[in-house]
Amino acid sequence: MRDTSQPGATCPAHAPKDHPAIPAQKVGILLANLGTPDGTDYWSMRRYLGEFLSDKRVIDYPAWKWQPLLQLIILSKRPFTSGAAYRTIWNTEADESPLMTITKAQTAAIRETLTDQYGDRVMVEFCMRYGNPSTRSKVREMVAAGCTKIVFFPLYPQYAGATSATANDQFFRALMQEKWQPTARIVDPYFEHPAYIDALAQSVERRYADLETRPDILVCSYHGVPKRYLMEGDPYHCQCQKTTRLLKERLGWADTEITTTFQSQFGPEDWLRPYTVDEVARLAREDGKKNIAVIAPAFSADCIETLEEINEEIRESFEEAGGARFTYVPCLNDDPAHIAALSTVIRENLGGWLD
Ligand SMILES: C=CC1=C(C)c2cc3[nH]c(cc4nc(cc5[nH]c(cc1n2)c(C)c5CCC(=O)O)C(CCC(=O)O)=C4C)c(C)c3C=C
Ligand SMILES: [Fe+2]
Ligand SMILES: [Fe+2]
Repeated sequence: MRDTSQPGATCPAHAPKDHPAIPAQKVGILLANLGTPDGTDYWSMRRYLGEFLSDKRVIDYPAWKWQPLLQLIILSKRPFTSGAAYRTIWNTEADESPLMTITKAQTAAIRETLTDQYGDRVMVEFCMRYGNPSTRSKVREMVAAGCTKIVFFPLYPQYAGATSATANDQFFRALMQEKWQPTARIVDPYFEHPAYIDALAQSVERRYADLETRPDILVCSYHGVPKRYLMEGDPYHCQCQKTTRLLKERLGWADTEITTTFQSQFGPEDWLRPYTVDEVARLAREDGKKNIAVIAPAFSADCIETLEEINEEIRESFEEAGGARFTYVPCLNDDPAHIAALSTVIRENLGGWLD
């Protein structure tokens, strides 16, 4: 009997001329990040923010209440203010946002690492939850290229409904469109993975080694979510606290040398506290911490929230409160230790698939 599982083989039940050749079977590694606008103009920003802020996993108000407010008020103003903020950090050479540039670099580096080990049996791509390239288009591309198995990897170290879960939802929706659905695995949050903690610690040590005077405290600023989400069971807050503790332990520091804060609150609800923007001012004014460093462990890549919010707005709040030295520790981006950590997490999720 002919073995039809071989690449290029045809099934004996069909005349060979009618039968498409079976492509080589591959494992797809699909990295996922949040998404970013295609441009900084009003309509690009409106499209991006409209899709993002209409997601029930991000803002869970009933549509009849939220959509009129979103469409008529928020989306008539925010595309201008956010567009202006994006213009201050835009990668003008490539005409794309830093999040896009960095995600491309991370994907290329992980692809190189994994193809060195597995050859063309793996296919590594990235997709975005909002905007381009869409999750659907990348799942389609992987299936068409012969991926019968996919490892889906949301690039958020800490799980949040507003990020990891909605990325997974979109992946499941994409799978639902496939006639011959690949087998799928979802990578767990990696907030406590030793390789991730080690990459964070190395980045702090490297940054500190460049400084004339050691900062009084390292502020770990995580993206916030409404406090209600925590009360309803979202593990994000606890995972952030644990990342900070493990980082502190890995660095061998005292409790007083590191702290956890939350940034980017949006709308009228109470969000996770303390708010970074207030806490850095309080540290300068009340605790006499005039020399601080800030790191953003929830972001796998620098983006508007780090380059503009932390390095511009939050820095300004600290300096206005009397702070003297503000050091931003960049995200892990395509740092080799980060690429090695992410590749390790992927390998752990390939168990049995490429043996
Ligand atoms: C309105 C509610 C929001 C929640 C909840 C939220 C959670 C959340 N977001 C990230 C990571 C990123 N957010 C980014 C941008 C961004 N986030 C919100 C709102 C919420 N985020 C808005 C409106 C925006 C757009 C920018 C702006 O208008 O202020 C980005 C950056 C994208 C980029 O292009 O650079 C990231 C990354 C996490 C990790 C998180 C919860 C854990
Ligand atoms: Fe956000
Ligand atoms: Fe907690």
